[in-house]
Amino acid sequence: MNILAVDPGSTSTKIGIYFNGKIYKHKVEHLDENFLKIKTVVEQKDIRFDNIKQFLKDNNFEDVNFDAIVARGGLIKSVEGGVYEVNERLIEDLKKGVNGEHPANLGGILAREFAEIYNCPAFIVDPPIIDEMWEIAKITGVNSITRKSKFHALNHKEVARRVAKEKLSKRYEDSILIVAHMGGGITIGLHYYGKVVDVNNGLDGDGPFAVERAGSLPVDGIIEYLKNTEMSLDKFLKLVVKESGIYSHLKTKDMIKVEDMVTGGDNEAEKVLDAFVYNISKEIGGLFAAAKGKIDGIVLTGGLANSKLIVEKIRDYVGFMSEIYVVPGEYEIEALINGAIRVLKGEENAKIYE
Ligand SMILES: Nc1ncnc2c1ncn2[C@@H]1O[C@H](COP(=O)(O)OP(=O)(O)OP(=O)(O)O)[C@@H](O)[C@H]1O
Ligand SMILES: CCCC(=O)O
Repeated sequence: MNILAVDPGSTSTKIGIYFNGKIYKHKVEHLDENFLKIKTVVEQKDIRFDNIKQFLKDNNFEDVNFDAIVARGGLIKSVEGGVYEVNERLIEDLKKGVNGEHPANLGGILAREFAEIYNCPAFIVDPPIIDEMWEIAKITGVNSITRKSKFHALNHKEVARRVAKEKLSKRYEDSILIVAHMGGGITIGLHYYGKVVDVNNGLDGDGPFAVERAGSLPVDGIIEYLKNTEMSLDKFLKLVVKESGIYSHLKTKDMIKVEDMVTGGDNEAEKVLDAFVYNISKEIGGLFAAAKGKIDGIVLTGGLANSKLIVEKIRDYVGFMSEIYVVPGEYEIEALINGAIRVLKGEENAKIYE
């Protein structure tokens, strides 16, 4: 069984090949000025397509008979978790970005193009828009405004499954875990017997502030800011997603640099980092209450889980609640490949996106 996995992120395209029972992984960084100048995600497609083709060619995978192409899904309509076949309707919604713009919207589109070349099916797995939230968690104080489920679903689910199996010797479906994915964005969710029943929307101003995201903001502050700057709503939304958080205070998105600033005695950096950790811990605490204090563990994952300083500061706040499992980085490529294998082996049916 041979599988090509494609995982487009904001600053990179991750590629995975499952061949002869082994996984080969590669990351193409998109940090050059010209790439960053490209205005829309859809306009990045050809560059990312060429990068994947080049990788296949350079590593002698070009002539492999792929059985499936699998990709990270994007901001389509809300769906339940699982593996979805890439169909016309899915492609249309990814192109339109019906629930917002995100690099993951290119996943299904690229998968379909490679599936045409290799004459095999294309799938997406656990898109960031999967919605398993409790009704109660969606209700806000304004009748027509509801909370939405937009999060790092792919990594959340894979890491939670691994912790349940390897550390708790339980099935994911029998466990209660709080998972904090801490990367460029931060999403913290309560995994309750196999469903993510409450989670902050990592994109649109909800939850703790992140490396580049604003998180929840006070409404009066937003109104005053918009009045003072006369900024358009579109521009404001971009600011909230790409140019806020740690970046807004310290002008870097590199947390290794922030740590260096803190250890070098920069008081401002230390204050901001402490606020960062405080907000993450408060979000975990909120979900601990939502689970009525009965959890099997807290899982810290994403790039920032590599940081001993951040992990220890979070532990100081929430360590009393339960065991903390640290799973640095992400398992998105593995999650994609495992999803495709389950379908190809007939262990799971691919769902149809409608
Ligand atoms: N050892 C480390 N110590 C501190 N910070 C680290 C370390 N390794 C990575 N980081 C930080 O992690 C962040 C990137 O995390 P990650 O790679 O998970 O983000 P991403 O994939 O771009 O975004 P997302 O996870 O939201 O999709 C950067 O700020 C990076 O500096
Ligand atoms: C909505 C997908 C996760 C994120 O980037 O915050």
